[in-house]
Amino acid sequence: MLTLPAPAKLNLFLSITGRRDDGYHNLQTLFQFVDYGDSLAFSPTDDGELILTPELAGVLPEQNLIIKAARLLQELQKKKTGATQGAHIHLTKLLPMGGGLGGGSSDAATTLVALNQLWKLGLSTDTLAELGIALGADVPVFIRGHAAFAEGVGEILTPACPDEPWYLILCPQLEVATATIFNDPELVRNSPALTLQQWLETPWRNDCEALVKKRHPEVAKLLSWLLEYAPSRMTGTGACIFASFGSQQAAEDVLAKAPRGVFGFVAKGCNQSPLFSALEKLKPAIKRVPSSNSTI
Ligand SMILES: C[C@](O)(CO)[C@H](O)COP(=O)(O)OP(=O)(O)OC[C@H]1O[C@@H](n2ccc(N)nc2=O)[C@H](O)[C@@H]1O
Ligand SMILES: Nc1ncnc2c1ncn2[C@@H]1O[C@H](COP(=O)(O)OP(=O)(O)OP(=O)(O)O)[C@@H](O)[C@H]1O
Repeated sequence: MLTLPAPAKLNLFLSITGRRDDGYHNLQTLFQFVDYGDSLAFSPTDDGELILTPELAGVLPEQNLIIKAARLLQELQKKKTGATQGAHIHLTKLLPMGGGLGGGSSDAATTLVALNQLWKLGLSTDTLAELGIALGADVPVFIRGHAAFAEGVGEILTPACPDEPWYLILCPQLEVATATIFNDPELVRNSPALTLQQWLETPWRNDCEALVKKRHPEVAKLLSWLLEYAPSRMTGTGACIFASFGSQQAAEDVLAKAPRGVFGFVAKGCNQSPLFSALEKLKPAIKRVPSSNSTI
């Protein structure tokens, strides 16, 4: 059995620079991982069956990004060898869904990386990232495993090394559907594209934040509360918000005062994904197939 983390990501800034003909949006964002997230345990089988436990409330197994990721690999394997392997996958879900923390994408990425190893498929990181983009715009960064400045729909990645502070992440009790925010007529979608250097000299913001606050007053209220303690922003299309602190204790102190009923956690920013830190600890048992470039 192989147990691996599927960490959360934060969008340290998020700017929407245009809408493409296929309806997707071009954006610029700085992705960083945190050392908190879901965990997946994989046991390979020879019978071709994929079994995921427990089921996620409200998500049919065939719609679960974990099963979708595994099926993509099975299709490739079938084409290559005519055979398919299976797996029992146990998911420990800690990340709220629809929170902007990328939990579904991270689960999918961990599945691609883990089953590539366990089924001995030998696919490169580039190939896994290409497969991943079909599952979600956020999957490639989780496959590559390094903090990155992202452009395009999120797949053109330039590795970056932002500070790695302690974060307090607060999650209002609501799910924000990413597609609903991107389809909202009031979304700001004409921000100028900047270079990473320009971003480093510009105050960071999230272009979805004003709209999400307007549509979901609970997010506006919690953000006003957190802003009393530290500069704070929303991640992705929400609903979660975050603030950075110089120490774990400082972040814990604010969490202890959080309004009742709000789920929150303190986590360390990581420029290397905890998924790859875990894989490195398993070396030499497991080796990562090197990538040739950083696009997708
Ligand atoms: C907003 C971010 O969280 C920033 O990291 C991501 O770009 C969202 O990535 P994701 O959740 O993996 O999103 P996907 O599952 O690919 O897309 C969900 C829906 O969001 C919209 N979408 C998503 C990404 C993007 N660059 N433009 C879009 O317009 C599309 O309507 C799409 O149908
Ligand atoms: N393994 C999974 N974990 C979470 N959600 C999943 C999973 N598989 C499918 N989904 C579907 O994906 C939707 C978005 O889930 P997710 O937790 O990734 O949202 P998010 O954190 O807002 O993502 P992002 O920041 O990438 O927009 C869920 O509402 C759910 O219907």
